[in-house]
This record gives sequence, C-alpha cells and structure tokens, in this order.
Amino acid sequence: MAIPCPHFIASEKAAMEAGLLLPSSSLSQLILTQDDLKKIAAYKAVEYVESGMVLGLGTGSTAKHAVDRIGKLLRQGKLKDIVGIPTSKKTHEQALSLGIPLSDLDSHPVVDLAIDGADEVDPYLNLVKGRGGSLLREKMVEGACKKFVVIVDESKLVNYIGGSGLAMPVEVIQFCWKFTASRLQNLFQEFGCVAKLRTLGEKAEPYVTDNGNYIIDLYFKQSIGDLKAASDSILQIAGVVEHGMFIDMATTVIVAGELGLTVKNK
Ligand SMILES: O=C[C@H](O)[C@H](O)[C@H](O)COP(=O)(O)O
Repeated sequence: MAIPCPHFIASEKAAMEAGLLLPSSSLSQLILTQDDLKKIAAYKAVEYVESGMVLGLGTGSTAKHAVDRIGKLLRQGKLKDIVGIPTSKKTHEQALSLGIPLSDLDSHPVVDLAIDGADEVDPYLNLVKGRGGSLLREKMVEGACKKFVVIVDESKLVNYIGGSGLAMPVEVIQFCWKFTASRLQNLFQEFGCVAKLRTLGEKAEPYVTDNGNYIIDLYFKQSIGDLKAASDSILQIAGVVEHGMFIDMATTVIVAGELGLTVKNK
C-alpha cells in the first residue's frame, strides 16, 4: 500500500537512517509504503538500545526491521555486548543469521528493553498481539522487561481492544480444542464473540505455534469492557495457555504515520 505523506516531518532522524528520506527530499512527492512506516518506527525504537543491554527481540514484519537494524549496528561496532532474547523460532533464526549473540530467560531473567510490533494499540497503550502466532513467548519475554517499546504504523491504532474487527488470539492446548473454543465463545457471548480455530493453507490444517499449541481467534462485535476482568476469565479456563491482550505492559509506543512519528509514553 502506498501512502502519500507530503506532511511527513523531513528531519526525522529515523526515516533518514532508514534511507527513506534524504535532506533534499521533495516532500510534496513523498510516498511511503506501509512497510516504510514500519521501518521508520523500528529505527526510532533502536535509538533506545545501548551497548551492554539484554534485549527482547520481537516477532513480525515490524519487529523484523528492528532486529535487522540491531544486527547492522553490531556489525558496524556502533553497539557492543548485546544479548538478544528472541520471542519466536523465526526471530531466533533471523538473529542468528545476523550474528546477534542470543540467550534465554533462564539465563537472563531480567531484560533491559524489548522492541516488538502489535496488532492493535488502544488509547491507554493496551495491545493485541499474536496474529503472527507468537503471543506466548512474547508475553513471557516482554513481561520480564524493564522497558517495552512497541512499534506500529498508524493502521494499528484502535479506539478499544478488538476494535479493528480482527482476531484477538488465544493459545490453547490441542486436547479438546473445540471444547475450549466453545467455552471462550460463551464467555463473551454478550459481545457477539465468534471463536475460530486458526488454520493454514488450502487444506485448512490447524496452525501450530512454536510451543506445539493451537490458536483460537476471538472476534468481537463490540468492546469487551474491563480488560483485566476479561483476561482473568480467559486464563481461568483449563486448556487456555495464554491470550494476546497485553494489558498495561507497553512503556512506550512509537507510531509512524502520514505526519511523521509520534512517541507515546506510559
Ligand atoms: O505474533 C505476532 C506478534 O505479536 C506481532 O508482533 C504482531 O502480530 C504484529 O505483527 P506485524 O508487525 O507483522 O504487524
């Protein structure tokens, strides 16, 4: 998707470093793709990284740009002694290929900073994550962080959690998943909830997470209200492993949009 951005702030350091804006750019002609916006947000977030940090490495098309950038700064010697904690097998592979030293929460239970994307961000910086299937490891790593910087393009902003009309993922064990899906749907019946097993490909095989579980995607027709209460109810269902609402976890959200970058702090 090409987004005309004639009012984008020309002096954005992150955009220039991403090679998307030159000091001499003609702003009236400026057109950025959605992926360019993700890259600009990611580069801005990497400005928070300092040598010696233990870093949570997020998953998805936005976080990928941040991991690439960290790898590049390490290679250039501009960052040193970084330890990365990947939030998925895919990010683990990407970080390995970039030569980023890796560890895990067992060895590094305190993470200085995590950078990750999100599927939805509400006005209070609550998130939906996991449309890429990585919510469980993300929640473990990002829950262990001193600082959690979320990077999104402006299409991810919603008025309330579930407000995009897209999925709020719940990771469940495979055993009797239909029973669990039905309990989840019933829990939010008054909000017009529909629960669907996430599948892949033409054969509609169940999607299996890095942890060997299934994902039930919940679709809401309206706001579910008290998120903490909703979270508690979901987690009380035996068979549920984790859900994709990240409540009160983000410390900073960086939004890249038509007008430039917005940094929202908790
Ligand atoms: O499971 C996937 C993660 O939660 C992603 O961070 C999230 O889905 C956002 O991904 P993207 O940056 O590709 O939109």
